[in-house]
Amino acid sequence: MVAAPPPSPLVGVAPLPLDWARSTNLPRPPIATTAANACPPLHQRRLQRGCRGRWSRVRVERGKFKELGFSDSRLFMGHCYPFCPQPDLTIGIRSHSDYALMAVLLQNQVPGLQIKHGDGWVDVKPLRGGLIINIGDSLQIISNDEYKSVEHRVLANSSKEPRISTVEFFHADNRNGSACYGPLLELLSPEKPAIYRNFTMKEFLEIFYTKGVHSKSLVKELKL
Ligand SMILES: O=C(O)CCC(=O)C(=O)O
Ligand SMILES: [Fe+2]
Repeated sequence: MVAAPPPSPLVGVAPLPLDWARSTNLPRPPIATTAANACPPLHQRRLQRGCRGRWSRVRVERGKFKELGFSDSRLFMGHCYPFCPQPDLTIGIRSHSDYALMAVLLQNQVPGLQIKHGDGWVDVKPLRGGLIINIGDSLQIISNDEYKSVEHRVLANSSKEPRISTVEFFHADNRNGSACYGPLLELLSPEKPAIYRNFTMKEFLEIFYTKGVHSKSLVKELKL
């Protein structure tokens, strides 16, 4: 039996199934210092190009995601995975997909992040200054499955050095509003009917907080 890591005053805002990790929401830094902007200008341009290309694949007009409010609200989280003496008996963060539209992740040199591929897990090897862009459940739903949110997890850290990561989530701001989200109408056709029902952000977050975060629970819940 492995004892839990020592208690910490840091409390995460989301019901992430935290195991051998300490997580907190961090004060949102000015846009110029966030992960996406902290990388060298060349990488920033590549990131912008990459994102533009990706959005254009779902054939929605430019600025659509901004109009929907999906870039207004950002949540900035920090995770620390302390050394775990018996990493095979526990996990850093259990398998989940992010509820946001997209998440930008920056990790230090200590490995542990894995993404699900088929029935297996693939290591995401740390690359100095590299940013990991995760597609979240919101994008899977509004793109009507053109994009699939990625299931990922973090192994318990067997290295003496702590594993540190920061994640910036881009999601809709309309937490209490009645604005309805769902598969974008311009992506639907008789051949491609909606796979998901419409939802308000309030409802989305209620599901998130009651079901918890594990293995694409939000996507499953909103499927027609
Ligand atoms: O620490 C990591 O690399 C992943 C964190 C994560 O998956 C999350 O905050 O949703
Ligand atoms: Fe995540």
